[in-house]
Amino acid sequence: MLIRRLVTVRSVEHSSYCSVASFSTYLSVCRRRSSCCSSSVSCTMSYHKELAAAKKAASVAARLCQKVQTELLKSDVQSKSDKSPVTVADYGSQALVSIILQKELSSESFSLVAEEDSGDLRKDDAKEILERITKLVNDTLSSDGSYDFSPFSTENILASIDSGKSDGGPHGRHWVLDPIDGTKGFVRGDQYAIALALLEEGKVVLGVLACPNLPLESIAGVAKTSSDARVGCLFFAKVGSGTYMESLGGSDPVKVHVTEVENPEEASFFESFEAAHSQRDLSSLIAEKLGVKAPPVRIDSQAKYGALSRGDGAIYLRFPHKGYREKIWDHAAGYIVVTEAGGVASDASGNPLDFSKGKYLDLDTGIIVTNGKLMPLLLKAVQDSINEKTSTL
Ligand SMILES: Nc1ncnc2c1ncn2[C@@H]1O[C@H](COP(=O)(O)OS(=O)(=O)O)[C@@H](OP(=O)(O)O)[C@H]1O
Ligand SMILES: [Mg+2]
Ligand SMILES: [Mg+2]
Ligand SMILES: [Mg+2]
Repeated sequence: MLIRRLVTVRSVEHSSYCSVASFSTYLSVCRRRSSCCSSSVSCTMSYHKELAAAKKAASVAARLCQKVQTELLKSDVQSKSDKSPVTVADYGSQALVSIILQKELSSESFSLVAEEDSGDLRKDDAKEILERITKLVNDTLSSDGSYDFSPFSTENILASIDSGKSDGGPHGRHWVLDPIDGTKGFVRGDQYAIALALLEEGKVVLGVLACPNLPLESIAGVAKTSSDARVGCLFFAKVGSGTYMESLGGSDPVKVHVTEVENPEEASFFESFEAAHSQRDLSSLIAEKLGVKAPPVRIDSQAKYGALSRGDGAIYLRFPHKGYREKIWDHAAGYIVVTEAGGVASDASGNPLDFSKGKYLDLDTGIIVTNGKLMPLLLKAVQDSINEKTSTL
């Protein structure tokens, strides 16, 4: 028997997540308000069923990833043709999300644009790793206990990974999945995210970001997370309904909001942890022009969007090296999480991000994200910095 978990997203007007000290207070405020709240978001908005399915899929996949991360052995890392490390967790997470979405939304046609495919896993030397992934998926589903199912075979797992071969585009519904965003962070034992979004007619209408290693408290000004910090955040957003965060371990959701900082001198900015992923000289020029005083906060993956959505920092700068093409699964979930929290995201020319063009984002130069008040200043600093950098080449 399929047990569907009803996930009620309670409307918690005017509450926002601000600081270390206030998180527990917010949880209790939420509990108090939600118990007397007669109109829940879920009653009035569409995509309720899809959001519940996405939260379920990302949370279960996060459990699989956590298990693998703690047991990570060198032999789990395969080399793909692009030399990026791909672990059993990337494939396992993609298979699980695909299986759970299809179980939860069984009456609907299913289109998934996802990062991984089964090509490498179908090779003769991948038999052992495929068996390991299959066992991981079966064990994770079985310990979750929500579904009655006969164990999946290796062929089932390959098929579920390959159900992510859709190209997306401007028409219809497409799920967009990065089964582990920030694989390098994952392998290092740092930040990563399971990032799942839904596109409808080319627009992102919902997104879920599971960040198993992100502290529940703000990371603003924290150089290193203490070992007893509570970690594991699930961010979720639906178009027109705001952004919420709850603990991956289970808690009432709290509404989050980007920072209201207006003075760039008080702003801090996020960028990729991996130096190879961004032009750091350009980011530091932009920060200098803006008058940002704080050093960059470098964390892996779309956890940056999640942290930004709750005001841990004010700006995200992403300027890949020339020739790199951004993929929609690296931004779709993060984009709606931050924009529904009051953030603004654009390319370096101020154009909105367009998720309707297929697997790739068609961008000018880079991606910038901040609040509405800082965006005009940021955009000017970005354009001046790009011009200056180009003229000195
Ligand atoms: N050269 C280059 N430039 C820019 N971006 C790249 C590049 N190579 C990879 N990627 C993509 O970056 C994704 C990881 O996100 P971040 O760059 O934010 O995090 S990190 O610093 O790599 O940890 C990462 O996502 P995952 O592959 O899902 O980990 C990549 O899609
Ligand atoms: Mg990614
Ligand atoms: Mg990935
Ligand atoms: Mg990758």
